[in-house]
Amino acid sequence: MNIARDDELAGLHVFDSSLLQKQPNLPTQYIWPNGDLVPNQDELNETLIDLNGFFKGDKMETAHAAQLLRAACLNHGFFQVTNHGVDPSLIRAAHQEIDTIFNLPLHKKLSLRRQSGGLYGYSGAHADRFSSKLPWKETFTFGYHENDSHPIVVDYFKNFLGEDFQPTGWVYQRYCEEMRRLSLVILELLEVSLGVERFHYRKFFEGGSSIMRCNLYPPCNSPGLTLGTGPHCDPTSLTILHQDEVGGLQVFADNKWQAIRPRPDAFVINIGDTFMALSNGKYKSCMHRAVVNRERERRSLVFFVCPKEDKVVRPPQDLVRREGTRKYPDFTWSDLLDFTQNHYRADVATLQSFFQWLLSSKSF
Ligand SMILES: C=C1C[C@]23C[C@H]1CC[C@H]2[C@]1(C)CCC[C@@](C)(C(=O)O)[C@H]1[C@@H]3C(=O)O
Ligand SMILES: O=C(O)CCC(=O)C(=O)O
Ligand SMILES: [Fe+2]
Repeated sequence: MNIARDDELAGLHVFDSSLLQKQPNLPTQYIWPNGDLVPNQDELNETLIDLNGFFKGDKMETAHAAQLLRAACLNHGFFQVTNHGVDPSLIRAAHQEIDTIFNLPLHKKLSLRRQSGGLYGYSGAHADRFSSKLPWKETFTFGYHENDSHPIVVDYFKNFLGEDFQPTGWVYQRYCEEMRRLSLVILELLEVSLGVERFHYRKFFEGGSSIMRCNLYPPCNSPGLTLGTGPHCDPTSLTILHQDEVGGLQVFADNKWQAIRPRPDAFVINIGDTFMALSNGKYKSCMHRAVVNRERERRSLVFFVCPKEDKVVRPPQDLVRREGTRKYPDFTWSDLLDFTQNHYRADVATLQSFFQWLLSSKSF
C-alpha cells in the first residue's frame, strides 16, 4: 500500500497546505505577479435582488427586480439574490460536506484527481496542470444535468468515491437541483430585463450539463503573495455562488478591486463569457478573484450554468435586430470548454483568445 502510494506521489507536485505552511517561504509556484495582487480598495455596493415578488407572481415587483438586474449586468455583471427559496439547512449541509471530501487522506484525494483534459474530480492547487501562479485552493468538481430516472450526482459519488459517500451525494444532488431551479428563475429575469422573447434563454439551456464545484481555501502565511483563485472571467454562462462567512471574493468594477461581503442568506450571481455572448455583449462578464487570509479556512460552492455542448451560442434575433450588429461570431460551448481544458488557462481574456484560436484553427 505504501509503495503504491509512493509510486503515485512520485514526480507529482502535491498541494498539502499544512506542510507548505511549515516552509520558511512560500514556494515560488504559488507567487502571483504584483499586478494580480493589487489589494482591494472598497467593498462593492452590490445590487441585492429580492426574489419574493417574482415567486408571488407580482408583475410590478418582478419588473423592478428585472430593472435592478439590468443595471447591475450592464455595469459589471454581479448581483446577489435573497428570498431565493433554497433551504438554509441544505446550504449549510452542502458546506459541511465540503469537509467530508477534503478531509479524506491525501492518497485518496489523489486517486480522485481529475484526469488530463477532464474537468471532474479532485485538484490540489491545479498543481498537476500548471507550474506557476498556482491557486491556493483545493477543488472538487462534478457535473450535473437533469435526469428523471437517475439521481446522477448520487451515482457519481457512489461510483467514484464509494458507497459511504451516498449521503454526501444526496446533499449535492438536492443542492444542484435547487441551483437548476434558481437558474431558471434568473434566466427568466434576464429575458424580461433584455426584452427578449419569453422563455428564449430557458429553452436554450434545456438539457444543458452544468458544472458544480466545491472550493476549500486553506489559511496561508503569505496571503499577500498568492491568490485562492486568480483574476478571471468565468467562461461559462451564469455562475451561482455561495461563500461562507469568511469572505474573499472580489470583483474588478469601476477600475478597482472591490470585495463582495458574504451574506449567508444570499447567492452571488455573475454573468459569464457565454452569457455575455448570448446578450450580444450587453451584459458584462466581469473579472473577479478570490483572496486568501492568514487565519481562516474559507469555503465556497459554485454552480456554473452551461448549455448543452453542441448548442450554437448566438444572441436572439430580436436583440440583434435592435442592436444592429453582432458583437461575436457563433461558437459552441463544447469548443469553448475544450479551449479552457486543453489549450488555454481561463483568465480575463479567455473569450478574445478563444475567437483568435477559432479563427486560426479554421484557417488550417
Ligand atoms: C470551464 C471551466 C474552467 C474553470 C472551471 C470551469 C468554470 C470556471 C473556470 C475557472 C474557475 C476560472 C479560473 C481559473 C481556473 C483554472 C481555476 O482557478 O479553477 C478555471 C477552471 C478550470 O479550468 O479548472
Ligand atoms: O471561491 C470564490 O469565491 C470564487 C471562485 C470562482 O470565481 C470560480 O470558481 O470561478
Ligand atoms: Fe469565477
